Amino acid sequence: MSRLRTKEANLLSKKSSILQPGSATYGHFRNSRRFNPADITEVMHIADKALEIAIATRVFKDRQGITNEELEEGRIQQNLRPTAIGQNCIPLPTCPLIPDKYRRIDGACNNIAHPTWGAPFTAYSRLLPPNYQDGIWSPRVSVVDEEPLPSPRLISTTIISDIDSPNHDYTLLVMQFGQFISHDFTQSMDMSYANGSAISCCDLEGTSILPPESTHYACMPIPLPHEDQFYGTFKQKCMNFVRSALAPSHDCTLGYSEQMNKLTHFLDASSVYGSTPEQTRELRSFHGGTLKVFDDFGRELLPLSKDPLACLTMEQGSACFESGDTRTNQMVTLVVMHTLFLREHNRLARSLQALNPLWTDEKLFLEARQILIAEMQVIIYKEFLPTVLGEEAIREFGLGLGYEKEYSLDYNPAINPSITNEFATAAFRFGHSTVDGQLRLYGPTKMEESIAIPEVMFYPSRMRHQKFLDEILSTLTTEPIQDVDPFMPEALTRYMFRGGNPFGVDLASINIQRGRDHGLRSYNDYRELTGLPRLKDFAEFGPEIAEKLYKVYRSVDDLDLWVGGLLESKAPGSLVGPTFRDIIADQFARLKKGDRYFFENGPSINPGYFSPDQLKELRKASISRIICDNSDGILLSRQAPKAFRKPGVPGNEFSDCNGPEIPSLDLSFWQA
Ligand code: HEM
Ligand SMILES: [Ca+2]
Repeated sequence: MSRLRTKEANLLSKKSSILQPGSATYGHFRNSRRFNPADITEVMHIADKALEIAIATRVFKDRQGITNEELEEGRIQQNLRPTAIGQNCIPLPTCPLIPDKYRRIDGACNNIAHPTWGAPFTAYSRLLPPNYQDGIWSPRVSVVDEEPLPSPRLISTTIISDIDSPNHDYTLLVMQFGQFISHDFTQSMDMSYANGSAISCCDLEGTSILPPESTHYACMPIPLPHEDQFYGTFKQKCMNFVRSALAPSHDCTLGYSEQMNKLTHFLDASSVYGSTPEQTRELRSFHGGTLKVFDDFGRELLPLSKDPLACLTMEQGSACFESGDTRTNQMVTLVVMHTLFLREHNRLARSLQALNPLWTDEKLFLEARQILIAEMQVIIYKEFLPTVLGEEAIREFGLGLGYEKEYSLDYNPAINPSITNEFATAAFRFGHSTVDGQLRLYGPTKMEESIAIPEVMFYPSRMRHQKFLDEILSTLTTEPIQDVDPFMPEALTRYMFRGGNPFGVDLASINIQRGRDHGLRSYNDYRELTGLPRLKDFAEFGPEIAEKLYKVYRSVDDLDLWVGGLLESKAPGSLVGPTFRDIIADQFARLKKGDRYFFENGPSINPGYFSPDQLKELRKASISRIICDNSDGILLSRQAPKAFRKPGVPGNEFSDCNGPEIPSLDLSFWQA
């Protein structure tokens, strides 16, 4: 460890080993990082401790002659707590004897027997043990000869192309809501220097990978092939990639490395409120239970960020926002989602105050938060998941909500709610294929503007135009989503986070590399886990795809999970193939059944249970209602009741926001 530290200190003195603001790859770093020194120190402190445990595991493995298989099977049951290195494990929170009425901001103490489950800065769980070359942290290698796997960029250019493939049954809102909720439950972070500087693994010009003596231990740069038709034009040979921060295992034992989730794993609107009490404090106004806003001539927007590096520019007239999640400014449509839910919180707080004038700021905040979380859970389980997974998966995995006033009996304290690595690092990234590279804005008769999305990445200033929020909401609720397939816009595979540069970074390459960084096994192992026969031949994906796959992969057992998942044909009634479907359904089952505070749980489970009358109201929540209640009402007064589905067709006609088709929740049941 001290050798690593000495080298790190040396690298810090070399300009080429530190990533400089301004490049596209800095945008990628910006994406995973909060520019708050306390936050960085906390993350890197825990990550360092986990790295020490990884090094201890290496020493122990060598001394005791432990095999990779033994590591994979988790057979070293060496409890570290009584040893010196035990201080490196996650400290156990002290939980009150009687559980809190409201879920804690940091998610801890939800499960009495496992109080760290679901808390931020803890490890992802896994569906299958990882595949690391050394059993501990080195990335997976080919099954053919233990040589490195093909370059992610070669896979990306061979398999992924930019073809328009709209799915007219669903709206683009499914994509944007999907990204928004993913920021509630998962954020891994690139490792950084202890002072928060970003690590660079390529030379300053991107024309070569840094030599080993100049390379940080967290580097895993993506080599760009000679013949790359795009990056070749710019003489680029290296795309920066820094490995994710690690976290100690929950059970405090030696073993393979686990990556850290920076957020509360639960569905608790932590993207609105933050995942730590400090973040929440920064976001609250401490008046009437509301959250802080930026009042832009009467329109409530998210509070402005004070961090000069959070967006591309902070010039006069621009805007850059703060919320409970650090990725908010990444896409302007994501800012729109955050704005809707911020406004919803404040709307609820004000309504509750009108009903209960004696309630304190604290009480109003907690009650509004509790209602908002429930609304979000209803929208996810009642509207979003049936769209993405199909009714069959909803039944099979028990994801359906109860009716009217009934409580759920699904809570099971043996279920670990933690986000699985396979879900965060591959399956839920299906969404990257659903992104449209253009945001088309329509006037009353014709399209008025088409915005290329790289123009609005980390540049959300349009939010300040009076009509923009309504315009973009109408785009999101009427434009079709892109289908889940091996197609992605060049906006994501060539130009992501380009800022003012001629080229950006490739999200497809990054997804593939991240899977290897996190030790995900090859696609076939998960296919088998979900009950499908192992793939014997790429021909099963059809001759055209098979030919491409054989060009890059030397064995079917090398195929990366994210790639294999995108290539599958859709499961019945689902937007995704069966492997992704099952990984996603499993995750949402954990988030429902392993969360004591899930809104449907009754008094025997949930100390903050809703009354039967309140439950009945909450179950009316819909994403259309959220839009109706929180848009600016300039252009939007009519809305299709099922906003994730094609609008203007029988059963989903445009309806008046004040009409019965889009029911409102009667908050009078919250009058004390
Ligand atoms: C404009 C749209 C989007 C952009 C620019 C974007 C960009 C990114 C980036 C840069 C990362 C980090 C990659 C890494 O370093 O490993 C990421 C991660 C991720 N994205 Fe997206 N994304 C978009 C939309 C979506 C959608 C629609 C979904 C799901 C429906 C989604 C789900 C995820 C998930 C689950 C992760 C992993 C987060 C983590 O665990 O750190 N993204 N995305
Ligand atoms: Ca959360």
